Amino acid sequence: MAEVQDGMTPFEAVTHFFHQAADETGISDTTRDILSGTYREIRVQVPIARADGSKEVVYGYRVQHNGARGPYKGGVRYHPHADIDEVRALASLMTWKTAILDLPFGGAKGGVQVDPGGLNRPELQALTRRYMSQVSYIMGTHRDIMAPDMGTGAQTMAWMMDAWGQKYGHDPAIVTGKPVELGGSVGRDAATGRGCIVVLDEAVKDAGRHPEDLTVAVQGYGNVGSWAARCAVEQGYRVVAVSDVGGGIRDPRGLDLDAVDAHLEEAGTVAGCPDTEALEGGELLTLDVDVLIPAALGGVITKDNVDDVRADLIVEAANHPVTPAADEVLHDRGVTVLPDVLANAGGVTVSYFEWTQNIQMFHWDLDRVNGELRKRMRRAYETLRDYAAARDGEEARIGLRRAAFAVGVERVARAADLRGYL
Ligand SMILES: NC(=O)C1=CN([C@@H]2O[C@H](COP(=O)(O)OP(=O)(O)OC[C@H]3O[C@@H](n4cnc5c(N)ncnc54)[C@H](O)[C@@H]3O)[C@@H](O)[C@H]2O)C=CC1
Ligand SMILES: O=C(O)CCC(=O)C(=O)O
Repeated sequence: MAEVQDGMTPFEAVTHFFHQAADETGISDTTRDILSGTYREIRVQVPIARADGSKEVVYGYRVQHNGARGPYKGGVRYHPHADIDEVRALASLMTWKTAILDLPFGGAKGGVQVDPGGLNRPELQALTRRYMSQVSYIMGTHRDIMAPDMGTGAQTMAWMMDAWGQKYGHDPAIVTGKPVELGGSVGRDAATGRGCIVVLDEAVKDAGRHPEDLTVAVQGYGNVGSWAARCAVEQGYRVVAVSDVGGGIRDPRGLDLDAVDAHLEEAGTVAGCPDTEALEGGELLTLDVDVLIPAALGGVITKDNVDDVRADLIVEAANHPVTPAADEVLHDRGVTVLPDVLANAGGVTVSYFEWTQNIQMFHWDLDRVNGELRKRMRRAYETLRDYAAARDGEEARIGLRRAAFAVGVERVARAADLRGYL
């Protein structure tokens, strides 16, 4: 089940941020009602035939939050906590994220409530095909497009694309984040982590600081966390700690990421990487570092541990890693939080590039993908920074999260209005 943190479920937490920011805008009560709910939700039974002959049924979801700005877009998560509330929260975040990046998409998310680590490859393939087939009635290249999230990846998207093709005819644009050999975009695998570091660089520059002087800790060393760490090192930051579900490691001199990757490949976890110190449980979040990058689950910084967080820059690579109660504490302390709807939007931005490449049957090279990604991430950061600066009073700063949701809400409300949705 999705976890309740600081008295709120994930969807309640995201909706709290929505209402807080909606107060900044002049939207009507009816628009507020519409945008705080979801357009369509489906729950499907997904039977799994296990290799040992047993049978199991798990549940899958697809939630379409808002489609005013274009086709629904968002990843699919395989995780035991991916219930309807969690998926609603993630779908809502996608609506604001695509609007903030000015992508022609709405917001959606999928989830299957399962531990993918407990399934072998044929079982995962069968589960993926069945899930895609069950939700396919509401999917479509110009209706709703899947992508990877936690517990899923390029291989999952390849199976989804194939399952869709068998039913409706081949169409690579039905999913993004596919293997490059099947029409995926170069640079999509790194895009979310790379985008995090692009906006971090901008915030660091605005603060008159320099990457070479800053230490970084990354929680979660999967697709997003490992690329964020790698791109941070490329930009001159010192990555001193990383962790995954198996444990954490630290080296104050800066981790050798090639050695970490080699150990991960062999051991299946970063924990125990030679020549590093071991970290206990949630210790990584409270290390004495300059930059903290949560890149795993939501709700990891709460009112119970926020007073121990020492970083003064937080990059939300994960979706909703900070609860509203903890966010308020960080805001009052003057900690800069680069919110999820900005920081991790590099993934969906390159998904947009992949979708357009598929529709045009034309491939971009990596320089073009990364150049366009940087341009869009910087533009979004500057928009939010300037929005916040224009509204900061002597007593109160609104902060980047409130600015981000306000900009997103204004754009979505305007599109809904222009369409005559009401
Ligand atoms: N994949 C993408 O393009 C995007 C992902 N995100 C968000 O980024 C986060 C990570 O997603 P991915 O990297 O795709 O997932 P992934 O499945 O590739 O990696 C997840 C990582 O988190 C680790 N992890 C899980 N529980 C943990 C715990 N309790 N403590 C420490 N580490 C833990 C796992 O061991 C793994 O290293 C999620 O919140 C996701 O919603 C956001 C935007 C796009
Ligand atoms: O690439 C995409 O379409 C969606 C990525 C995603 O699920 C997210 O940004 O949380």
